[in-house]
Amino acid sequence: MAVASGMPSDDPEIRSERAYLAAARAALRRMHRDVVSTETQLTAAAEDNDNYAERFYQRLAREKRALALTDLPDVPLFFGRLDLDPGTVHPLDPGNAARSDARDRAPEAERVYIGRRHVHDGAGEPLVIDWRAPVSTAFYRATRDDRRGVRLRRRYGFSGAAELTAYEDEPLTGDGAGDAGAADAFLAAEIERPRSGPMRDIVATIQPEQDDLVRAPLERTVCVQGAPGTGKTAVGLHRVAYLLYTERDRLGRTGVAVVGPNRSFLAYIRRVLPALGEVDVTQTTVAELLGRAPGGHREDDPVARLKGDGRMAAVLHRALWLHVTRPTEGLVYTKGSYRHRVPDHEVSEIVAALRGTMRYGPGRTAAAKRIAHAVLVQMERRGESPDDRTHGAVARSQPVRRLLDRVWPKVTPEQVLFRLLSDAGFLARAARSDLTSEEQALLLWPKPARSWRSARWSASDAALLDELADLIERTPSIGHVVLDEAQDLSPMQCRAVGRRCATGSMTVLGDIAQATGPGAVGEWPELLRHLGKPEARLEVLDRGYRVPAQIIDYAARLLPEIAPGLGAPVSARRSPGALRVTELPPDGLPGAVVRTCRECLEGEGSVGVIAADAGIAAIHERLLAGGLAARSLDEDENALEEARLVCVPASLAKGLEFDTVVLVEPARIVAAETRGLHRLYVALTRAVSSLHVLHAEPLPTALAAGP
Ligand SMILES: Nc1ncnc2c1ncn2[C@@H]1O[C@H](COP(=O)(O)OP(=O)(O)OP(=O)(O)O)[C@@H](O)[C@H]1O
Repeated sequence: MAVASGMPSDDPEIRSERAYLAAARAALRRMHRDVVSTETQLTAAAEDNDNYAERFYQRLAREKRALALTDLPDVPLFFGRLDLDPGTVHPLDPGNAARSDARDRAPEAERVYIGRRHVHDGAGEPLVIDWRAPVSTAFYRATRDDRRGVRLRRRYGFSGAAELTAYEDEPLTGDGAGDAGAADAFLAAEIERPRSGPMRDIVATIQPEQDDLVRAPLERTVCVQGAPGTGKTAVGLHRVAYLLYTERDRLGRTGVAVVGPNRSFLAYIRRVLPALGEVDVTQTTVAELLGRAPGGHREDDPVARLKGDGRMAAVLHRALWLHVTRPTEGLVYTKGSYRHRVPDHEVSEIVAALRGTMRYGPGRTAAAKRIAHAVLVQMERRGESPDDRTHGAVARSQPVRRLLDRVWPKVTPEQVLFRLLSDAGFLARAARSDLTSEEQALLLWPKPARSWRSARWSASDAALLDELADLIERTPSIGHVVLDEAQDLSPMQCRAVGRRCATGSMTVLGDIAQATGPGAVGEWPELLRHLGKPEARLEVLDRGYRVPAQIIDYAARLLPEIAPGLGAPVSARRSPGALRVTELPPDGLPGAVVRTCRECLEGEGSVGVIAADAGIAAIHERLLAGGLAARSLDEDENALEEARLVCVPASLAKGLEFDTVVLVEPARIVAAETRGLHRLYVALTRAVSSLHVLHAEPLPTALAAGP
């Protein structure tokens, strides 16, 4: 059966399927109208109503429901159909079965259409079943050996405007029926559909090994090691949608976040969840999640690596608690003509008993209460009967606050870190034997700012500040975090992300071979330990969907050097002429880049020009001068959405993909940073159809032997 290849529109089967699609669309419009029209109008009078807040949240919830029911004109409403054995969905009424048998007619197969959301007709009968519903699992998992009640699986092909143009049947019963190759052809057609704009969902073609991860229960933290293009990001996003469907109440209260490496990556994936009907998921970067935007200070790799090291946790812990000191004098609390005294040794005992038993901030509050209690005991001895109000007033009184400012001072994370990075003596006391003297020297700022207020913090400082903030006050935890490109995080960044779902679970996605962060952990068990999820199950995805075999084999030549423990990925497809490597004289390179891009633009789909960060602006200018409408991701995170030809600095290429990639001067990418070969591996694995490598300088040894 043809695959999405425009069957004649007078084909009766196509006509009937189109009519069904039109009916489903009309039903969705009606569902949307119903939600909108039942909206409670908030009038001025309602402002005074006690229930205002409640009604406000009801309206918000309704608006979200309405948004989720909006028909996206370019997204097909269903993508598959299952014809099932009778009784698979609705249990057979024995009476009916007997009657139909009596009429000597086999009971009719049940039929369900599978789509991105549930659609029902006016009487509540389902027209389209959500892909996340239990009955839809068979669409992804049924095989001839394990039919799960499926007689026939039908997949649909659509035009760019979501018009149904074709279908392909895969019968799972009968002799010789079922063309296994048809499913693969369908998958290949889906992958090779030219890209324009941001990432698409893969809901019509989720593969069994991916489905297993998507539908893993919420309680389980899943960690996926996957070669480039094996669908990790896709799996993570579909898992969010699945969990929100099955655990909406729980996650609605506790929240879900998708954490990606940078803004351009988030811009690239931002359409997937809305297309799956989920409009309410936080998508953020690690820096944003920490809520402390780095102040633009860049530091050398060895410093960043040390600041990211897990040993810093103990150093910070000590640095904070060094602020709690032994009292040299006690408390004198005057009330009327009486002076109540709490001697220094008693304050000392109170502080010692609390120190380290709870977080720093609540510890100070508890110390104030206990000191106040000691004052109240004296009041009682004098025959007074102080109550809770007196207790609170004493705890908040100036003498108690002054005493605590000396022995348990209020501090901010910035004050503590500033002191640690600018005061060698203090650092030595906090570091003890955890850091060598050379390491301590490396940590100290060569020219400290005048005060913590004017300090400029780096990205690795942000994780240290976050650690301190959590030692002072507990960080709230959310229900589930999907952490993409996790391989790049330092131990301290892992701790920062992990504490945000300390009581929730995670989906951790990444590829050790693509680890480019200077302090990257380098192996999963340790990384999971730093995330606080040592029990997570490690799963491996090695079937690559994005990159054709010729390209992945070429890139995999770097693996023995960059990730010796990892097996080579296997590509799900080959693509003729996928790889071209061209050596040029140095003065011929810029012209060749323009010519190659022009040639690529004659074909379909997106074109990404990837080069070392330092060279990307010059390439961009050259392309513009050559009359090509190129945009640079460096300057503009929406470039992917709005242009076919995009210049990509190598440091922003991670997670992205293009139909064609023009990779310029690999040696420069390698030379630009400590983990340059890892960065090159990332850049080499971004192409869906073809990769053109253009170089004047020698290629890294592993690639030099030719394609
Ligand atoms: N089952 C599938 N059906 C169709 N397309 C798929 C499927 N799985 C993955 N893809 C496609 O393969 C490409 C790569 O997917 P994705 O970006 O999720 O991979 P990744 O493992 O996160 O890659 P990287 O490690 O490079 O970030 C995407 O275009 C995605 O849509």
